[in-house]
Amino acid sequence: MRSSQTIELKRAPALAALEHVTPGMRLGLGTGSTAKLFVDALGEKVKAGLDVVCVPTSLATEQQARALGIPLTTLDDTPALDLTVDGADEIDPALRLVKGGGGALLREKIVAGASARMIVIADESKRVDVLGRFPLPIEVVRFGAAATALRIERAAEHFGMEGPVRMRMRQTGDGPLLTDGGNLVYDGQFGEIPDPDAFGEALNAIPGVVEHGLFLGMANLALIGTPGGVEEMTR
Ligand SMILES: O=C[C@H](O)[C@H](O)[C@H](O)COP(=O)(O)O
Repeated sequence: MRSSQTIELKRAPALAALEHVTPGMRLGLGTGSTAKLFVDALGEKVKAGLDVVCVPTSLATEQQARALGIPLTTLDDTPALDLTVDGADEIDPALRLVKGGGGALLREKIVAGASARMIVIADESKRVDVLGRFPLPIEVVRFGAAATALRIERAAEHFGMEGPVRMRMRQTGDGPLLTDGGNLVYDGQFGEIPDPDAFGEALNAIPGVVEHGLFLGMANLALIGTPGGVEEMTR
């Protein structure tokens, strides 16, 4: 598929999500290439007079929103949001997600958790029957990271999953990627995750794991871009 076609499969759900935004809303703004298209479109609406206030999920989204003149706030000033719109790396039929391909999973999960509703926007390539094709991002504190990674591998083995847990490096090749919170990201190439709820809990129980990219029971609606139009998934 040509990249211009892929962008259109991302843009269509981003525009469809905008229809769920009403004046006065407090919004969470996601991170990644699909969320970026939503923020661009929101910026146009704000320019035309839409009154919203937004919490970005990353420094990159904050920079984009600021440049577009979108009014920003923080969760400290606005701890309860109406709606978060964000992308995903995988979506299963129960609207469980893998997120964090861009390293923003921690802020994304905090912001989505503070929101009454979460809408996921994605092209159809993100739809899977079982989570795990995309390596699972796990944010880890720097202290003792190798030991934490070992415990992550052991937890995966307990669930019958194998596969390396690799520290994510910067694309420029000069050292490990650091998140906006100053932590490392490990990507677990586990393959299919048979019980995402239990595995998520096991990961949360490991000291040194800050957060994992399994977003379970958080999304209310997914808008999926397909060549035939935007399809809706609900739970
Ligand atoms: O950390 C990044 C986020 O979870 C993104 O929302 C996710 O990786 C999807 O990004 P994209 O829309 O670029 O595929």
